[in-house]
Amino acid sequence: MVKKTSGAGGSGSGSGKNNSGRGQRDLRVRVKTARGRKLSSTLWLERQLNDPYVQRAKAEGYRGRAAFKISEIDDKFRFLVPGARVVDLGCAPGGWCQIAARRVNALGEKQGKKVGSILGVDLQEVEPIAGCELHVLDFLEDDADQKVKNWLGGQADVVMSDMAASASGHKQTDHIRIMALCEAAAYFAFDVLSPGGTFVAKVLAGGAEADLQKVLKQNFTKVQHFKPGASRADSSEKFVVATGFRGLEAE
Ligand SMILES: C[S@@+](CC[C@H](N)C(=O)[O-])C[C@H]1O[C@@H](n2cnc3c(N)ncnc32)[C@H](O)[C@@H]1O
Repeated sequence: MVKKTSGAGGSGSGSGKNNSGRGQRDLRVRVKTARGRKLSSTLWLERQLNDPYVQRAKAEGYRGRAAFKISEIDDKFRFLVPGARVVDLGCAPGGWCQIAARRVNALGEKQGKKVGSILGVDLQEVEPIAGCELHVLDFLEDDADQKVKNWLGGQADVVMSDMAASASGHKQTDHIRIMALCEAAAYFAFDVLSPGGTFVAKVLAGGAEADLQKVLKQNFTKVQHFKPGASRADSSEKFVVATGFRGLEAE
């Protein structure tokens, strides 16, 4: 079902030295269509198998390519600092938590600083991750903020969300759903963050983005957008990073 192709004119010798345009080897993995599998699934599988970030995640032991998104975001904005208290909303399968644990706990231990707390919640169960506390929780539940503060033992320094609603296939509907989740995550962050805290969330460019931007600007000193290299270029996904939470007195 899966084969590596050697494109037209490829030598097939395995030397990989043929760089002359016409004869360049095409090493993409091709997936043959199979009875019972939709074309969209075949294309998705082919894209996964050829995605360098998917391959890197596998090689480096991360649970998904999303790990590289948060590491790029943090390389730029520096909020996963040793000792931080971090809440990861919609954390399954756990790539973001793995990066947070590495930066907040492991580095902290090495530097002899206080080890932080990483709390991941998701609708689905998540396999254990060293240095993280994981709970099955719908963050939209009425008392979810209180539960999170109890588990964390207080307020958080960072609330981050890579949440996505299940895709309907209808572009506008998906846009509205993901932005609604993002807005709810922002209000959740207002209840959970300590003053000075950071909110990071996946957004989709387009219509409903302006409302979120407005509410974030009222509650944080700085609101920026960033599209990491690990985010697919053909997706309208990007990340909002709001820093310097003003605290509840801003309301
Ligand atoms: C794209 S995945 C997150 C990937 C994750 N950042 C990682 O690195 O592995 C989105 C997750 O959001 C979760 N999610 C969606 N709605 C949620 C809700 N209301 N409460 C908690 N989790 C939710 C989904 O179950 C899904 O696992």
